[in-house]
Amino acid sequence: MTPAIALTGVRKRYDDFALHDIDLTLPRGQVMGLVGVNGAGKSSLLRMLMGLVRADGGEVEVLGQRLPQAQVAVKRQIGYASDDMRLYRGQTLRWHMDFIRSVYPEWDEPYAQTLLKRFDLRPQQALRGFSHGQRVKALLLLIFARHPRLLLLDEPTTGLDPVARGEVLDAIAEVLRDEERSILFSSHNTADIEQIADSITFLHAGKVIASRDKETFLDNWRRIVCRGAVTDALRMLPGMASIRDSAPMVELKTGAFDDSTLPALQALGLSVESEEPMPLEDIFVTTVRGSHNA
Ligand SMILES: Nc1ncnc2c1ncn2[C@@H]1O[C@H](COP(=O)(O)OP(=O)(O)OP(=O)(O)O)[C@@H](O)[C@H]1O
Repeated sequence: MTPAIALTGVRKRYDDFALHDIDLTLPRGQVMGLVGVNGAGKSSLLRMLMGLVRADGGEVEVLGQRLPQAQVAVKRQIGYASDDMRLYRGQTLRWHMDFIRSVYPEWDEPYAQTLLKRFDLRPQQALRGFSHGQRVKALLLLIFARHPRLLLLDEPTTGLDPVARGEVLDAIAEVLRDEERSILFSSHNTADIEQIADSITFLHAGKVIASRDKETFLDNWRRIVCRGAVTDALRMLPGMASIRDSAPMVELKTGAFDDSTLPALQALGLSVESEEPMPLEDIFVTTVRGSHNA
């Protein structure tokens, strides 16, 4: 089966920013979390997949079709949620629902009703009276109820309170029960990504600095506290991403942890006091710092 998204060597240059040689694959039926600091290029990448921005080079394939050639056909199968999508503030949510329903025969009214209840939205209320969280939920309802095959969600949980975030993440997880649907969503919030993503991509300064399935990411990273001295041989160990020397203790962060890591440290005269998995946020920050030093 062709992947939902396949990017090969994709480039885009603006005056003060560029996306560099992006290679990325999202298999169908999976959720990929795109993590990056402000200005990393997340929105630019999503806009490119939606056909709103044209790549300068490389190949962009969405749902098995090349962009920009197949743009019109592909766009109908994508649900895109971002700040770019403006709802009409003077119109009600019901008006928007009827509009989408008239354009998309796939519109699923019973599911829309379920989402209205779940998100606690009033369909007869004009959008101008909605809070930020209600607007985000209204936009997601309008997208989800037409069952797009690919969802591109640009920071769907930013600015939501914890309850609304939970509702939105549950709804995203539910969309995936149908195995044909795929989701690429960007967030600053690594906890959200950790919760629902199958794979994780870190984007920094327009480059993919890491992209792996979530389990591998979390399994490969460890924070290790040892007693002993920092040596060049220690710095050269594979995957060593951070070394903090607080003699006589040393704190290490490695992105290549496996059965050989602890014996290798012992062979260098270090005695391991503790070894623990790292939260995704710490992995992200350590990876970004490592990319600056590379
Ligand atoms: N049309 C454009 N013309 C010129 N520069 C642009 C354009 N679109 C985006 N950029 C630049 O590309 C860079 C990346 O922006 P982008 O919005 O993709 O980042 P982001 O990772 O989504 O950031 P944030 O988390 O703040 O939303 C920024 O420096 C931005 O100014």
